[in-house]
Amino acid sequence: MATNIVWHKHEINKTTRAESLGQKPRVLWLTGLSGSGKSTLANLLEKKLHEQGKHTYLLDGDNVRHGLCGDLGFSDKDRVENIRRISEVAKLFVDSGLVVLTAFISPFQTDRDFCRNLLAEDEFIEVFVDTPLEVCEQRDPKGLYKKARSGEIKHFTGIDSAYEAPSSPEVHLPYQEESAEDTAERLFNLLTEKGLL
Ligand SMILES: Nc1ncnc2c1ncn2[C@@H]1O[C@H](COP(=O)(O)OS(=O)(=O)O)[C@@H](OP(=O)(O)O)[C@H]1O
Ligand SMILES: Nc1ncnc2c1ncn2[C@@H]1O[C@H](COP(=O)(O)OP(=O)(O)O)[C@@H](O)[C@H]1O
Repeated sequence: MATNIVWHKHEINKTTRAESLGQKPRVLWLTGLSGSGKSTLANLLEKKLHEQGKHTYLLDGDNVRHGLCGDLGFSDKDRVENIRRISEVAKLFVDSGLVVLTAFISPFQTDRDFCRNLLAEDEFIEVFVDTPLEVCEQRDPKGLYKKARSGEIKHFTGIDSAYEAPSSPEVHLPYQEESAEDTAERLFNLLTEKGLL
């Protein structure tokens, strides 16, 4: 733990940066099982926001685990540390004025709340991509459920590692059999109706 450190207050801050970008910075935090559609939907949503002239950044589970969190595995302890680091990065990006999208399983409510509590009240938008395990397992885009069922992968979310569904997300996206583009449109409309974009 570092001691004797003092916070510097800079004249160019979140407010001035957000004003010059002409947008309200925030985090759209997608949570759900592996294969629920987080990455696909976050990517499509970011494209829509980009087309609207929004300045965005997408933090994605697999990508972040190649670098910033490359030293972490999938024990509960490592998942907590994974989400802690990502939350701090998301906070910095919000401070820089961006609309941040995140696509992490983020299985624990306390960790999602950790990020919520780092930010101002209306800056954290929890989106529950509520795709049932059976559908995720059927999709199995990376073949990981098959490996988890055969015991090749241990501590796999939904199989032998817990997933705590959000208790009161800002947006609940229930599963419907439709294309990813249609689901992204549904998500975009829900966020718009609720005045969250
Ligand atoms: N044991 C285990 N459990 C869950 N997921 C696993 C595991 N091993 C590897 N993977 C792959 O890692 C991706 C999840 O990383 P996350 O950083 O989102 O996980 S977490 O939020 O820390 O729980 C996850 O990506 P998504 O499928 O995009 O969710 C998997 O591809
Ligand atoms: N309606 C839908 N919404 C999102 N993904 C869908 C949908 N229908 C099929 N898929 C497919 O399901 C898979 C979801 O994988 P992915 O986006 O990587 O999920 P996650 O990031 O949650 O693990 C992709 O292969 C995607 O094409």
